[in-house]
Parts: sequence; C-alpha cells; structure tokens
Amino acid sequence: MASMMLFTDCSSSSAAAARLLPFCRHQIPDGGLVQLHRSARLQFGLSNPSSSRTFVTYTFPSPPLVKERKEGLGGGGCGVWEGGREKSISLLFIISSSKWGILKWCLITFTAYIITAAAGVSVEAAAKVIDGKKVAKEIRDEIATEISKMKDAIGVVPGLAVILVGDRKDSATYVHNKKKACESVGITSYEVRLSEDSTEQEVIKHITCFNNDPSVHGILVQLPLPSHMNEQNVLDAVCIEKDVDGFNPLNSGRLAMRGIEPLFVPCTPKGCIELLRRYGIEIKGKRAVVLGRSNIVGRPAASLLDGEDATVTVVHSRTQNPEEITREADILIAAVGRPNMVRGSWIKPGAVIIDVGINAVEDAKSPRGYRLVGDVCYEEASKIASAITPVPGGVGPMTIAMLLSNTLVSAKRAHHFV
Ligand SMILES: Nc1nc2c(c(=O)[nH]1)N[C@@H](CN(C=O)c1ccc(C(=O)N[C@@H](CCC(=O)O)C(=O)O)cc1)CN2
Repeated sequence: MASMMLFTDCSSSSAAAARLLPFCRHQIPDGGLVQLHRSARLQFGLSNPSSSRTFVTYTFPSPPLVKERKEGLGGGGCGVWEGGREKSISLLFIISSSKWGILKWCLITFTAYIITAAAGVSVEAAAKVIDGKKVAKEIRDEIATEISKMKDAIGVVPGLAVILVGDRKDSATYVHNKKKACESVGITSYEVRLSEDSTEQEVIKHITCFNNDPSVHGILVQLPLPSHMNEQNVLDAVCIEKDVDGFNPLNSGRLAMRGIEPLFVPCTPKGCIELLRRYGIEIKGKRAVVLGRSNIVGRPAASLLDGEDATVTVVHSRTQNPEEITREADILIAAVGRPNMVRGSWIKPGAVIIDVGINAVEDAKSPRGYRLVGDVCYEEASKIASAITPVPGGVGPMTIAMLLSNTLVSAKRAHHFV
C-alpha cells in the first residue's frame, strides 16, 4: 500500500510572510480508517488567536477510496476557527485515485499555501503534543512486566518507603498517587506520615530505620518539608543505595561530573529526557536552554542534557536578556514555577518545549476553582514550537513513572538481578 510523507519548508520565520511549518505526516494505512489531519492554520494578521477568526486548511486521504485500497488519494479542506473553537469545516476538493494522485495532492496543497502567502497571511502549525500520560503508562506496563519476571525468578518484589511530613494537600495527593502507582506495578509501598511540628530528628530516625530494612529498596521524603527543618540534613540521611529521588549530594555530585554515573537520577529531569528519547527527538549537538536552577529539576536537567552532548545554557532570575537567550534554544526545559512566563516571542520556531511547571491559577469556571498551567504559555508556544508537553499530562506523570523505574533498578541492583 502506498505510503507518503509530506513536509514543507520551515525556514522562514517572519510573521508577516507565510511561514511554512512541517506538515503533518500523511500515511495511507492499509485499508484502515483514516484520521483527519489538521495540517496548518492560516491566520490573518497578528491578532490574538483566541479572539481571531482563523482559516485552517486540511489535507487528508479520502476514506472511501482508501477502503478500495487505491493509491494516490487525497483531499483538501478549509475550516473556520473563531474564539479558539472550530466553527465549520468545508470540503474543497477530493482527488480521486490515479497514477498521479499523490502528485496532484501535493500540487493542490502547495498551491493553497502559495495563495495564502500571496494574500499576506501567516501560516502556523500546531506543535506535536508530547503525551507524558501515555508514555508514563507504557513505562508502568514495562516495569510491571519486569517486576513479575523478577518475582518469578528470585521471589523478590521491590519496596518503596515514602515519608510525608505536614499537611500540604498537594504533597498528600502526590504521595497518594505514588502509592497507587506502586500498587499498579507490583511494588510494595511503605508510608510514614508525620505531623507538621515533628522534628528533623524524628524524620531522620524513620529514614535510618528504612535504610536498615532489606525489604525497602527505595526511600523518599516528600518535598517540601516544613520550614523549621533543614532539608539538606534530612536528604543526607538517605543512604545512596536507596536514594531513588537522587537528591543525596553524592548522587547529585556524581551526576554533575563527567564520566561518572550516579546511582540514581532525579525523577523529573530523568522523565524530561525520557520523553525526548521516546519521541525520537535528537539532543546531541542541539542548543538547550534550561530555565531555573533548582537542585530538584534545573541543575540535574542541565547536567543530563550536557551528558547527552547538547550545548546547555541555564537561565535564572538574575540572567540578563532571558528572552533573547531562550529564543536560541532548540530544546527548552522550563522549570521556574511561574505561570505562563514563557511567551510565544521567547520561542525559536520549531523548538521542542518541555514544560515542568505545574502552577495553579484561579479559574472560577473550573469545579476546583483553579486550573493547572505550565511555565510556558501553551496557547502561544504550541503555534511556534514543533513539539510541546502539556500541563497537566506532560512531565508530571513521568515523575512518578521514573520513581518506579528507579525503585526497580535499586531492587535489581541489591539482589544482583539482571
Ligand atoms: N521527594 C520529592 N518531592 C517532590 C518531587 C519529587 O520528585 N520528589 N516532585 C514534586 C512533586 N511530585 C512528586 O513528588 C509530582 C508533581 C506532579 C505530578 C503530576 O503527575 N502532576 C499532574 C497534575 C496533578 C494534578 O492534577 O494535581 C500532571 O502534571 O499531569 C506528579 C508528581 C515536588 N516534590
């Protein structure tokens, strides 16, 4: 069966001129159902997309003809978007099957773009969505399979101990989700909950106990800790062999060094790299910018990107011209905790955006009274980037998947199981 990939040039970035970003890939499947692809958005002027009227072109193989297993099928259409919603779609043409079908399809589609360009409109494409929820599920399935093999072979299942101090609702939710994720893959979880006014010594006492328990292969202390505690003292107490969060300074130090491997890599940055890997996004030789320099995300993310041979710049609160530097990034990891800080104008056309921020913003329309947004203005960025993680459903689920992965690695290492 014929299969066709169609790409347009994405070299021009002038907003006034037509910008031809990558077309979606069209593959004529083997007689199966064909999905409609929104190939590009043709937007008049430079007005706010959520309030403007937008024309969208579509190209797609024609389903009835595909069923007949004929080659060279295609079509084109036009849709009208208003206020961020699709209002109508009208079919303009369908190319019937013929020897020259594919060629005709290309010609008509390119002609549509040229007409659009001549009319002085800008052409925008929607970025590919990097689906962290889906990838996290795939990883959990892989982990479950490995755990079941390990149990069958040596009768051992991994164990994860979680310590939660205080009454933060978000922390309680994350701990609950970690426990559920453990159950789903066959990891035994142990939980200690301590009151807000507990002492550092009490927390360390529990850590020591888990350090000495052979059925526990991973220990994590949910962060942030209450402000009266010294976080570093607590994290130092987790023995490096069970430090599945990778926050012990010995693991962080090893990660920062060239040619030396840490025992564990912190879960969120590891999840970012895994998303890039699973989506086939090349890192080597690319310019990467990391926004934020926290010990949990920014610093380890920069080390990991550097380890993958990217050229890395870290942008932080004291950086001059952050926008200009960010605009150089082929790969952008944003981890600053400031809602929608990165606007469309900060992004290089075709860049890959990994948004680590999870920020609650008031939203009277939402049943919770708030909604979650990232550090990147998704609405704007998704029109300029080539791929982007959503919030929620992007990096967040990967954090937990990587925790499960680290716990499995730890158990395998402890029992010399390969
Ligand atoms: N000891 C640690 N503490 C903290 C870590 C960590 O890795 N280790 N990271 C964050 C919190 N965190 C895990 O602990 C975490 C945050 C968010 C998500 C997640 O899946 N988010 C969802 C949205 C969830 C929602 O609706 O509220 C998403 O982004 O889709 C998982 C884990 C700080 N503390």
